Amino acid sequence: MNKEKIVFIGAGAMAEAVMEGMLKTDQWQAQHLTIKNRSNKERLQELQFKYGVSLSINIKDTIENADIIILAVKPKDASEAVISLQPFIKKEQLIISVMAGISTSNITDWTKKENPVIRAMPNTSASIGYSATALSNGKFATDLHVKKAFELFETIGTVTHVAEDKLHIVTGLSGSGPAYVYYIAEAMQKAAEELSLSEEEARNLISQTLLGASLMLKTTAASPIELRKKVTSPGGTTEAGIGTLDQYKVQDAFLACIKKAVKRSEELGSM
Ligand SMILES: NC(=O)C1=CN([C@@H]2O[C@H](COP(=O)(O)OP(=O)(O)OC[C@H]3O[C@@H](n4cnc5c(N)ncnc54)[C@H](O)[C@@H]3O)[C@@H](O)[C@H]2O)C=CC1
Ligand SMILES: O=C(O)[C@@H]1CCC=N1
Repeated sequence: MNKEKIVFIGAGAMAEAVMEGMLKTDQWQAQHLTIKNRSNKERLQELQFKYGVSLSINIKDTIENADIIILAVKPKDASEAVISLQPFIKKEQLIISVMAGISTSNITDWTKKENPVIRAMPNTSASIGYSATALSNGKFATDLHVKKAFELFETIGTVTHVAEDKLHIVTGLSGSGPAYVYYIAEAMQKAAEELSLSEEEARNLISQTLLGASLMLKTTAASPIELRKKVTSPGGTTEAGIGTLDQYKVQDAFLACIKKAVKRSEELGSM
């Protein structure tokens, strides 16, 4: 059981996904988690009701008492949020940022202290313990801080350490990644319903197909191409279907999509 006091700055979708995933394990307790939003009392009360976490009444006390500060505001709100906390932050406090694009040195520039900063990029599957998180350490973070961040994010999925300059790629790939998969699911669902399967029949078949394919990737050594070839009988249905995807250049579209998302992460960091 972890006893560190954690405060989430920003109580949006990502903070909730991380919090929900943490509280589904027996390693964290709601009494150790506090949330702070810029406004929106209803949202804070909703999260308090759902998870039993505390609300920050006095930001000075909340920050001074925290062991770990998790920054989960939008990149555009990052500087204002950190600068407002700056007077209360102690230099030994671990700061974990899940914000797209924002560098660890941006954060210590705003705290004006040599805080250990870990920049992490989880995804929303954190809420059920299946995030693919990558993280890197800022220059004041030691191996112990990295270990602490690994322990935290390992409770909500897998964790990979990467060099900080690779985090833009991670953001465009696996940070945004669940949305690409939902986009495919959405297209499959539309097709199935247009072809007259019921919504429920389609959803069951699609979700299990995605889960099975994902587990094949995860649990076998076969590459995606090898796995695809096993499904594709010469002259069969898959070949006909994939041929159509190729006509529409869907793989090129994915390359362009991920490159655009990576570029956007870079832009968010330099705004
Ligand atoms: N949604 C996702 O799938 C992922 C999001 N992220 C990152 O997480 C961060 C948050 O994203 P979301 O949760 O999707 O956004 P969101 O818009 O749902 O939540 C952000 C929250 O921050 C609050 N906020 C803004 N300024 C504040 C301040 N000064 N002090 C305290 N709270 C403040 C807002 O009221 C809002 O509730 C972003 O930086 C994003 O790049 C990272 C990985 C995945
Ligand atoms: O769309 C975004 O900017 C955030 C970062 C990764 C996923 N969602």
